[in-house]
Amino acid sequence: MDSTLEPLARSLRQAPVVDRDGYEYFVHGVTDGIPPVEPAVLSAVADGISERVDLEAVDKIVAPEAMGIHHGTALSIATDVPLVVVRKRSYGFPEEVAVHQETSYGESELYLNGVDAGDRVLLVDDVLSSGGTIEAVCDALEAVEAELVDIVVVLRRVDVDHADVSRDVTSLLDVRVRDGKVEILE
Ligand SMILES: O=P(O)(O)OC[C@H]1O[C@H](OP(=O)(O)OP(=O)(O)O)[C@H](O)[C@@H]1O
Ligand SMILES: Nc1ncnc2[nH]cnc12
Repeated sequence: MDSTLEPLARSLRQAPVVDRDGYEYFVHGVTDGIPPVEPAVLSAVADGISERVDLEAVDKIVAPEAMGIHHGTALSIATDVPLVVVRKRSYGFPEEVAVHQETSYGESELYLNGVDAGDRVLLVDDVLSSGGTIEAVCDALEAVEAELVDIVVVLRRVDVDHADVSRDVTSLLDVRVRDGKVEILE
């Protein structure tokens, strides 16, 4: 593992795991905003993403509400690339694209505004679980004819089936829940 990600890995191993209708959901600053996330961890995430993507080839960072926002923000500040947030609220703009998001434990509508045809986009999120969120946002980006350069998540859950994810997704860490604890795959 990249040594700059060690503090993230350490804190993940201590994350509480709660039951969400049968889904083992870990609670961590990266994925939930609580417990408090250390600035050094946010910086390490932004650096880790920057190292894996050619940001020169990116016009806009796109991050879904809510837990993609702090990672997209840290990355935007570090790279000077503008940030677009995919919202769970409609603005009614004529160019708005609505897609349906289904996660491992819930569903919602997502609304994309602010991405234009030909924009080169980096999609960033906190965690890949079922992949429903990534798929929905990719569909929206396709609808506006954006160019998807890369998809990066901080954490990929390897203990949840995301066989339906049709795109390559890069993760900083691969994780699973075992015996009520988060394990990091090396
Ligand atoms: O791979 P999936 O099964 O789609 O799960 C991953 C998504 O689930 C969470 O979002 P959620 O919409 O639950 O809420 P939040 O970000 O608003 O907390 C998380 O932030 C990811 O976006
Ligand atoms: N906070 C979280 N913990 C575990 N799995 C998740 N999937 C989406 N959000 C998650």
